[in-house]
Amino acid sequence: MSILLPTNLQQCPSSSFPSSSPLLSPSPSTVFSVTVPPRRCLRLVTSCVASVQSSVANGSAPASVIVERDQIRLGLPSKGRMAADSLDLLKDCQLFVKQVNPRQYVAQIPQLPNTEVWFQRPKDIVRKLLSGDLDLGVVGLDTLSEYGQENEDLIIVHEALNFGDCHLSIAIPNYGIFENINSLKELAQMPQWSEERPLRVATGFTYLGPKFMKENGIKHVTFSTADGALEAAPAMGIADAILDLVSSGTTLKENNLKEIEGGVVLESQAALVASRRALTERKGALNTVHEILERLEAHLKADGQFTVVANMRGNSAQEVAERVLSQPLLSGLQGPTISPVYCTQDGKVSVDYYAIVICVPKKALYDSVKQLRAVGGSGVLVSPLTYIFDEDTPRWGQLLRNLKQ
Ligand SMILES: Nc1ncnc2c1ncn2[C@@H]1O[C@H](COP(=O)(O)OP(=O)(O)OP(=O)(O)O)[C@@H](O)[C@H]1O
Ligand SMILES: O=P(O)(O)OC[C@H]1O[C@H](OP(=O)(O)OP(=O)(O)O)[C@H](O)[C@@H]1O
Ligand SMILES: [Mg+2]
Repeated sequence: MSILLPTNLQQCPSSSFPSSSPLLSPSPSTVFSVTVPPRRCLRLVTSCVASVQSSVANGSAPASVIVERDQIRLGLPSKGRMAADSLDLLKDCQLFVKQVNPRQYVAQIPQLPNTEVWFQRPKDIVRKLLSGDLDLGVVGLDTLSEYGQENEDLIIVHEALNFGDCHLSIAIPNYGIFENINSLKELAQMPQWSEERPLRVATGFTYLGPKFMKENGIKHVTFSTADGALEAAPAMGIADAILDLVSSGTTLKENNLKEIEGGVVLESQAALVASRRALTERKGALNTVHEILERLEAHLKADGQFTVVANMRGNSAQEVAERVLSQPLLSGLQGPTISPVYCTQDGKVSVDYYAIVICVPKKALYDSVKQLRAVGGSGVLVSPLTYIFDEDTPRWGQLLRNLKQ
């Protein structure tokens, strides 16, 4: 998004982002100061913003009535980190997004004939959910919190899609006056910060940043924003600290920055989000979300598990079951499936072995195999699981309860 701010906004002396409007954020190229504001100044800024709202709506003015249309709209990230992973996840759920060309911003999912996919930048997905231009969307929880600003129309349908993992965290230099500072508390208590010389934080999270500082009682703080490469700001002398996303931690390390205890604002990964209004008022939206959710839950549950099959000598299924269940990792989803293995010897059919089938968490595979061997398991076969469809989908029940509130 690029919005040119009128000069009167850029000249607001000590300013804050409007506390409740995701409709307008500053031009990405504009670096300016934001502080947890005195009341008078907030009013000043709000009036600056009001003067541009009439000309820049960003497609997200909350509509008062729901606009009729036949198709349910699902927003997916158009590019960046989340784009390919979103498509891959849907593919793993047998939902194939037919996008003829990456520059085409609308696509179909043949398995969901009443649904169309719209590719948008993550922050615009949130804005368009709020405006009613999208019904469902896949975004990071960080983007949802920053641009959704706790709006009650936004419902998280699935909060853990298993990609886009990162956290939003404060980082400070690991040298100079910060060398021995290791927690938010210590940072806040540094004698350097005062009303005249506040702690300067560079961030792209201009809603969550001031909110977090306020919640943590940090008064003397100002914020500046930039498009990216925020990790350079402390070394350039522009900021004392940064508030940015971290996943591997490499960027912080390479720029001599460190995270501090108590400095994590939120943990994030990709989530499926819906507009409450769409789910309650748009025909077909609830059915679509139910189907997507069932597929997601079945796939994501299976994704963390292996099927393990082993043979075990024994006198009866009961006796084998007791041996298997004596091991903590071998209880499977509901319990092990144990079936007789029929062998012929001298023309006679007998049962000397039993086959055990269990699901084990991927992380516990090797320990499970060791436990199986310890109780006499042999010929262990391991294969990936594709789907686990439970009797019901727990998040579906949660969603229905949430919609009734
Ligand atoms: N290391 C990371 N850094 C930034 N984002 C990450 C990281 N790991 C996962 N993510 C997720 O990816 C999202 C960022 O994706 P991307 O960079 O494509 O978008 P963006 O920078 O927010 O959008 P735009 O380029 O339109 O401003 C984040 O909101 C977060 O949910
Ligand atoms: O912990 P890491 O794995 O190093 O990842 C964190 C970095 O990745 C993101 O930047 P991005 O690559 O989007 O570049 P940008 O800062 O220019 O937006 C984020 O803003 C951090 O700078
Ligand atoms: Mg980016």
